[in-house]
Amino acid sequence: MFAGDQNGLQGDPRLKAISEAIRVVPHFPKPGIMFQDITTLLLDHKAFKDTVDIFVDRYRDMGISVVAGIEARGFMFGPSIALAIGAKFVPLRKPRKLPGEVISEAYVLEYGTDCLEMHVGAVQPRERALVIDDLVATGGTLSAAIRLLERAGAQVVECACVVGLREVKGQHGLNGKPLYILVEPRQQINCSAPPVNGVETCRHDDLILGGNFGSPEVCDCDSVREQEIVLRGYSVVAIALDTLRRCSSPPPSVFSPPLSPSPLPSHRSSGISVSVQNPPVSENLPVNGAEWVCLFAREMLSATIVNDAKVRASKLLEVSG
Ligand SMILES: O=P(O)(O)OC[C@H]1O[C@H](OP(=O)(O)OP(=O)(O)O)[C@H](O)[C@@H]1O
Ligand SMILES: Nc1ncnc2[nH]cnc12
Repeated sequence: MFAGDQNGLQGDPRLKAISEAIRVVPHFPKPGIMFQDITTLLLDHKAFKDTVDIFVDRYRDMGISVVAGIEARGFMFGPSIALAIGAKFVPLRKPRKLPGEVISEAYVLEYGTDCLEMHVGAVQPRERALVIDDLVATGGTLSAAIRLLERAGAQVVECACVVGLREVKGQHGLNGKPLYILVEPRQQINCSAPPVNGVETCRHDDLILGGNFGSPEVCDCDSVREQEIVLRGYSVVAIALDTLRRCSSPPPSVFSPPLSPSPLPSHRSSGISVSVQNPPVSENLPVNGAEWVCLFAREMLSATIVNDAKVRASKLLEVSG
């Protein structure tokens, strides 16, 4: 539910000011993401205070004794709200940050998984809890927070975020818990080109599948297609890097010795250049899907030229059967 759709807050100028205080950074941390940077909201004393006040006004009489903030950006709003409504603040942290005994909940991100942890004993059974974060995109993080609190026996009254999409994809996955959002994510650039046959010419859909708030922001309609291709290229590299980072132990290359970066003899097939020299394949082939993904990411990042990448990809397809 949006604060602006609610009784007293319809047309409230504070919401517009809060929205405008949030900086939008295109293609951060990866191509296609319109990053909603709340650090600029924190620099604006009035907008920051208004943000906290709106939450405090909503939650002060709801019998909430726990405000659970999600690392890291939920920590920037949660403690102030907790102090003002007379609740305790419980940090929900990323793995291996809390020193005491913890319970953990894994959740799915765009590419890979992450985990939230909470100290055992921080919350008592039947306590009424509010979950606070800066932003909801897929809802995966909030869902993990809800599961943690419910495992400890708490009753999650609501989740609250400063920024969120009107149609939060993950809302149905929030275990039926209500979600309260102050403002929608902003797109940075407005498109002035006229529609053609009723179709918006400047809009191009999320460049990365699930790329949160990733469209539309490109207005040079003639080059949209070209930019999209380039961005998809960047995306593949970003995904590979991200995947590799998450691999607990990167698998060894299946190519032994490593492929040479020099142009390889090739024959043409369907327009793709493929090596006719089959490098020896290591015995250590992946044993499951996750290992194959890690291996693919590793090979793509090891490639020095496009031909090298194509050879590695075709070899992987061959050895994977
Ligand atoms: O709705 P979701 O798709 O789960 O995404 C929302 C989460 O993503 C961001 O955190 P991030 O994981 O980037 O961590 P950070 O706050 O430590 O930067 C944001 O602060 C939310 O916690
Ligand atoms: N677009 C976005 N901006 C800031 N944080 C995010 N977390 C997930 N998507 C985000």
